[in-house]
Amino acid sequence: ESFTSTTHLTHLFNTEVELSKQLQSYLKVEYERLDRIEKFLDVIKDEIRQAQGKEEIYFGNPVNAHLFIKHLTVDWYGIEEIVFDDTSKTMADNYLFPSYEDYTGSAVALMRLQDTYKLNTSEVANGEISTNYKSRKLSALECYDLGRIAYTNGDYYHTLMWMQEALDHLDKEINNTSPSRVDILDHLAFSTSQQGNHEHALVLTKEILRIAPDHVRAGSNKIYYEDLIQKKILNGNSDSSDFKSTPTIKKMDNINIKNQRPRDYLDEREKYEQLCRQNGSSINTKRQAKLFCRYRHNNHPYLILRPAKEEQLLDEPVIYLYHDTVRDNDIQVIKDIALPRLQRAVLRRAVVQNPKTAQLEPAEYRVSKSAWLRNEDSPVIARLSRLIEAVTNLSMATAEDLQIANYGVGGHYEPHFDFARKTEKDAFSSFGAGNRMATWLTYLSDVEKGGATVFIPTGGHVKPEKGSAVFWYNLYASGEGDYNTRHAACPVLIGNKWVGNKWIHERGQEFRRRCSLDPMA
Ligand SMILES: O=C(O)CCC(=O)C(=O)O
Ligand SMILES: [Fe+2]
Repeated sequence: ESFTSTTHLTHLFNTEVELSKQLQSYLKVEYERLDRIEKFLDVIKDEIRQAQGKEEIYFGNPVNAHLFIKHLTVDWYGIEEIVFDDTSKTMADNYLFPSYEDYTGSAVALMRLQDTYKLNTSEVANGEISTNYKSRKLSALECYDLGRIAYTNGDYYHTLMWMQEALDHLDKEINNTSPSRVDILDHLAFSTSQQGNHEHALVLTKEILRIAPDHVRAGSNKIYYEDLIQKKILNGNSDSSDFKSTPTIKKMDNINIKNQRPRDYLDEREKYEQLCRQNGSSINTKRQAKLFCRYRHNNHPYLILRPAKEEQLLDEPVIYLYHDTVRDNDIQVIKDIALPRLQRAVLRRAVVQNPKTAQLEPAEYRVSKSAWLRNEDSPVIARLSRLIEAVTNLSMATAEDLQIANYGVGGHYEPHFDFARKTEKDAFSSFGAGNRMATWLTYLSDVEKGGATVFIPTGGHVKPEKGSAVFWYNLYASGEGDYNTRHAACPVLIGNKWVGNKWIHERGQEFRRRCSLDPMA
């Protein structure tokens, strides 16, 4: 028998040694694979534990909303690839997952909130933006990933903020999933040089070379930055003027670091965001003195026993706030009808021209989901129409259906008019009832932070209050549009915002609101 030959057994023994090595490395890879799955499972189990039963509060924090979407997209893509059995296929076939665009979109929304409400990156990253709607502290990798999204979008302003934050977190954590210091520094150096900080870029590049002396790109960048700095000294300091006038200055190694937000397509951005940050309208005492409250019944049977609580909020344009117009129970009925329709709705995206570059770029000028509700859908909706008619004295016969809009975190609607301009001839032709004469906007939720309705030209600021409604005329009695009605829905910082819009058209109002020949009356 050949197997009894000692020589042969010795030879076979080598096979066993090799087998042991192979199995060992197979096991190692397998353990690593299982370890990754287990770590991911721990993260999402923790998320479930935190959110379950209080989803509204949990997802009302933009950081939680972003991390959640991240788990179901990029993090899950990584796991999906290493789950061998049918689990991943079954999941993909039977469940709805968010898309990669949802992931980057939620990051962009987070950065928009940072800008609008002037939040420090560290406040956001350390879970300090709300005490009621808590979020945890982000890891260095999570900060780095946010920086990467900004970087990929060519947004060096936010790249700088988030890569700096990643670096700060890296110093405080010992973790085998941390990003490498060199990678962070590399992104930081590039983006800070793009913002015109060549001295800062040089300091960071030298730091890369200290850690990794053979880093090729850093080696050539060092020469490049030194050269730029030398030229700048020779030519006298000249600053790039592509930025807004108020710079963000940070000090580092005695270098002033500029990180200025680039201008975008919206000229009124600064005024708009300023109004969003305010607590109330910016009107002086003289204007304030003209405003008053009253009970309004218009001798209308609907209002005799329960007059509307009317508060004039603004003089120009005249805006009224009506308190307690819809009960909580009725609001729930409205939301229940709207919800399935909202789930099918898609987020709108628009393309606008950047005045600086003349380039068309995507602008998420309106981030909300909306659905239409007809009077026939529920007695609650029909009752709301009757209330509006009684309070405003306007005919609801030609009004549009009730539009329900739901804004999640970061959801907003940038400055716009509700009426159609002369150049938009066909805007509301399908209604056959003329232009949008007036707007009745009902708030169907409170909002913890942000989400105000602001009137940009004259400084109006309305804080959403569940059940209250605002009303204003978009057109003068002459039919001319009132440009002072330009308004916006500020981004929701914390919470969830629901509104119901009722647009009242010109036709049918001939005897209720008389025309005038004076274009401004
Ligand atoms: O949601 C808001 O506060 C304003 C909404 C609005 O202006 C609109 O839908 O036209
Ligand atoms: Fe509007």
